[in-house]
Amino acid sequence: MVTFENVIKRFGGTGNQPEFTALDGVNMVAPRGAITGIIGRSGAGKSTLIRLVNGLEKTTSGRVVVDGVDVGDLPETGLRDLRRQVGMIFQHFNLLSSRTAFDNVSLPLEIAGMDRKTIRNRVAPLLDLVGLGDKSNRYPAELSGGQKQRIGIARALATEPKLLLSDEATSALDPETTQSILELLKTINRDLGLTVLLITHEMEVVKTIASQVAVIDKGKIVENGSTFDVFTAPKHETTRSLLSAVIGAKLPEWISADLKQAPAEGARALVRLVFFGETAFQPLTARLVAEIGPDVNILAGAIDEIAGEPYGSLVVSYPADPDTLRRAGDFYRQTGLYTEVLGYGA
Ligand SMILES: Nc1ncnc2c1ncn2[C@@H]1O[C@H](COP(=O)(O)OP(=O)(O)OP(=O)(O)O)[C@@H](O)[C@H]1O
Repeated sequence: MVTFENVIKRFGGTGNQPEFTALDGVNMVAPRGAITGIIGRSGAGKSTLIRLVNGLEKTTSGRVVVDGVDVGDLPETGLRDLRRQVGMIFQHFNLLSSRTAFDNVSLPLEIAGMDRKTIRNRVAPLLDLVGLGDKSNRYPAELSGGQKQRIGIARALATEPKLLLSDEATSALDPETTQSILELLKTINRDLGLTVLLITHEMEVVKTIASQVAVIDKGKIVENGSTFDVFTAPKHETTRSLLSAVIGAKLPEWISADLKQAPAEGARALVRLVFFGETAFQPLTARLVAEIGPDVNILAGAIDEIAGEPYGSLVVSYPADPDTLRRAGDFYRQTGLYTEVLGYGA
């Protein structure tokens, strides 16, 4: 388990360097055995947060606690032990080009002073686990991006860590390869019981594998909880905007460009509805028309999965007159549907 307690991290503030607050009072928990995603835009503070976990950075104030150990309290020898228990994978894989796949995976074990036989017995099954048992003598230049990341994952697992940190591990990969690496991370999490803390700017990654999510914006956690809850009922503007691309709420440009915050005479309300389970889809559209009136248009929609649970999203429009809005409001209250008024259009 990883706990962040009132973590503040400032850079600069010495000489002529201006002070900059990269993390501003972060409180969150990454539960043991879970995959927790931390998502935010570029510069939000994700890398800083993850670097505090393996002691590459120190907090300005507050604590980062890994399995009961305050990372900030550890002397250099303690940090070395901690880093053996914390594996890390990177966006650009960070493999040594002069070493074969086998020798890249064995490196942390050589550094730990293990003998060659023990190393061989440890590395071969790891290469099998990541599906590259037949590539052990290949150099990184001879491997695809996805294969390089598999080697990166095997290397991260070599010291049998309890925690795996993933820093944008799929950001340099195409969508198909991303999916296969995410599947591998899921398998490792399940089969080895490894706690995973991953940072990403891609909602799709969190949606696919993380059971918990924290949204970070300008150094603050603005929203966190189970991925399903946060994604189906986002409360913060940053979450909503990061989400719009992945949950079927993205409107065609010609509609979104003309959206107004308040209804003009004769305008239509554009509303996003969220519902759970595929079966809700059909009766919902019929009931919408029955309850709100016949002039309901469906503008966008999708049925998808979040952290393995089915979920649907529908963007509808209807006249923004007081009568229709009241009927719609009553209907949403009765059904408990999550709704979000996106704006008003012609
Ligand atoms: N060593 C440093 N000195 C000064 N400022 C820093 C340092 N490291 C990070 N920062 C600043 O802290 C902020 C957060 O950086 P961080 O790398 O954690 O963001 P991020 O969310 O990981 O972004 P990205 O997705 O672009 O990597 C940025 O504004 C960055 O410029």
